[in-house]
Amino acid sequence: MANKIEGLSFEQRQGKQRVRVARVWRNNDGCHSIVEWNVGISLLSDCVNAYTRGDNSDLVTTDTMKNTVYVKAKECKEELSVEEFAVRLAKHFTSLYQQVTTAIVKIVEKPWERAYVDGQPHEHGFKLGSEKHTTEVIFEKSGALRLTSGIEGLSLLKTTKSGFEGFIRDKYTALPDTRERILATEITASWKYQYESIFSIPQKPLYFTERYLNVKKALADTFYGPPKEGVYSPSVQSTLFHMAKTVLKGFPDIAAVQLKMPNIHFLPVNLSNTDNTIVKFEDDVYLPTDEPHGSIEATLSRFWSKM
Ligand SMILES: O=c1[nH]c(=O)c2[nH]c(=O)[nH]c2[nH]1
Repeated sequence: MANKIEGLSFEQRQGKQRVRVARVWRNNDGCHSIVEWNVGISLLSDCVNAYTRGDNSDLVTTDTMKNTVYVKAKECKEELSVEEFAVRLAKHFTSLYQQVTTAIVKIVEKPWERAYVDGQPHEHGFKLGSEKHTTEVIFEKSGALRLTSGIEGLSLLKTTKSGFEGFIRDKYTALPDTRERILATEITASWKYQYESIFSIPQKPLYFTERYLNVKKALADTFYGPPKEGVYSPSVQSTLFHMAKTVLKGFPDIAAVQLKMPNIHFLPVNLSNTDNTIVKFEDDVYLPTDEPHGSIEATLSRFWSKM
């Protein structure tokens, strides 16, 4: 929202970032659950006088925003998805404060997973997993909603059924064609739900948590292919496209999906001195590198939707 001030255009927002909160639910059966969230809040509001006149009377303090995270976490009497919590927060800011026109809430969930002891789920023991569940909610006073979920740091690798050949070859090209290499990536994914108002959001408890787990599974299953024979990948680009298509085909309430898939190279190791070969590469010894890495990103959307 731009304001016109003294013939100039002015845009502003304020919020609180990196508000960390953990919430434990102690169920009657003795089983506990926990979530740990890192919350970022950004409010668009009519408070230009704070900038231009030193008049703070329209400001929601960022300290209040931080406190609100703890109040709302306290109010959640039942376990809920990170998306649902973000929606509740965003709704709170736009409905309580006349000045606030839009709330943008981003949350990263730390992957605490239930521990298993002797094959049994532990009632109150947890272990940190790897990839993180993320969400972004943009909620307007009018009721308009944009809901995005995602995954950060999903590291996948396969030791075969990957190649890269037939690319542009010129005097700068050193890369040989191959039909046998390791394919490794650390995926950042985000997907936009089609829900455009809070009234259209499914009310089923933990709906978005289940969706997150299913999207993650669909991405990984498509990357690997079936357990015995796998599936051949002619490029990261092709695998990325298949993964994105699987998400849109499998989940009708997802309108668009963005995938960032760095190509993390595993270089063949060949070592020799002037007399001898020390190590001859036979698809067995690799040098893993993350610097430099290929960067391959794409967004696939249904026709009517944007990310
Ligand atoms: O799957 C790949 N895509 C590329 O665009 C690329 N570029 C490169 O050097 N190796 C690869 N691999």
